[in-house]
Formats: sequence, structure tokens, C-alpha cells
Amino acid sequence: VAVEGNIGSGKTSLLKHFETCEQAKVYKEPTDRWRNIQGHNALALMYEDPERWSLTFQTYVQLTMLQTHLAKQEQAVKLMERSIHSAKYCFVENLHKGGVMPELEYIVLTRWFDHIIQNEDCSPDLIVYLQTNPEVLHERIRKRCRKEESGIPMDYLQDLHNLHEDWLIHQTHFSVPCPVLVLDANLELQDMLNVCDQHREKILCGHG
Ligand SMILES: Cc1cc2cn([C@H]3C[C@H](O)[C@@H](CO)O3)c(=O)nc2[nH]1
Repeated sequence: VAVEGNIGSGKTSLLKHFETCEQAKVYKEPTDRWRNIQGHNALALMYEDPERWSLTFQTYVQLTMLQTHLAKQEQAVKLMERSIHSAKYCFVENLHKGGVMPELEYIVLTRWFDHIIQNEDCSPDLIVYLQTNPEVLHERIRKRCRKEESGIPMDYLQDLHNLHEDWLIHQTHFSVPCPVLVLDANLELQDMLNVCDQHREKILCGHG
């Protein structure tokens, strides 16, 4: 099961809510790995100079997501924060559409992505989409104050929101690998977790 959503939509908080559930193994986004690649902070570099570093960063994100998709586990349910799909369809797409990632880099990353998807089983059984309004996120990110994210502009959040909506709601642009359960993540966290618990069986059985 992949938990998808924009920056600040509440994915990490929702996954924490499931950490007590012994039938699920939770995989948070490996931001610590992205921040320290043999001493290099790829996440910071990507925000500081995306033209220079977005291919490097997104290539490593794609690897860490693949490793999570393929990780063996005892528990019946694998709960992932984001996926190799959103990495490509939301983040890489945004960098390419915004003219930040050069065409050739986008093509090479796409060839890697297509090869991986065709040869490895990375399809979730269910996507839980935490749907938000970008305005709500801007305030949350400001309050959360992750240092690399301090300069995220509103239109970056709006662009990412539109790409999540195109992919998961309008389903116009890229293939959706499984059913999508949409949760209103504009709600205060506790209210969203209460709604989430009403869908707990669906989420843990991976049914849409
Ligand atoms: C799959 C995927 C996650 C992801 C996160 N990020 C950024 C957005 C957030 O600021 C931070 C943690 O999610 O990393 C990114 O640029 N590209 C990504 N691709």
C-alpha cells in the first residue's frame, strides 16, 4: 500500500499511526539516506541547485524506492511512504515540465524507470491519496520547518498538487497501477486519523 500526497500532506503522521499495527511493516521515506550519501546531502543540493543536482537526486530516490518495493518482510502488509510511481509521475515530471531537468536527463531517467517497471514487481495493491489544498500545505511546511524545505514557494506546491490530481484523480496523464482511496488531508491530523480508522480494514487488506 503506497501513501501518496504532496509535501506536508500528513503522510509521515499517518504512517506513524500504523506503526503499532503488527500486521503491517511501515517504510517511511528514506530522507535520512537522501541527506547523507557518503557525507553528501543530495536533498539540500537538489533544493539549492536543481538544474545541477535533480538528476542525481531523483536517480537515487528511484533506487531507494525500488529497494523498498522489493524489500522482503514477514508482515502481510507493506505500507510505503510514496512510491517509485510518484517519484516519476509527480516529482520528475514537475522538474521536466518546469524546464529544470534537461530533456536528455529526463529521457535517460525515463528509460531506467520503464525498464524497472517492466522487470520488477513495483505495483501497489492500493494507493491512499492524502488530498490537500496547497495553501494548507504552505502553512504546515512553515510550521514543520525542515531546513531544506524553508524556501519552497507556493507555486512549487501548486504544480505538485496538479500533478498528483492529474495522476490519481483525473487519471489523464500516467497509468494508475491500482485502486486509489482518497482521504481529505486538509482536516486536522486527529480528524484525518479518525477517518483513516474508518477505512482501516480496507487499507490493511489493500482493497480500494
Ligand atoms: C518519491 C519521491 C519523494 C520525493 C521527495 N522530494 C522532496 C520533497 C520533500 O521536500 C522532501 C521529502 O519528501 O523531498 C523530491 O524532491 N522528490 C521525491 N521523489
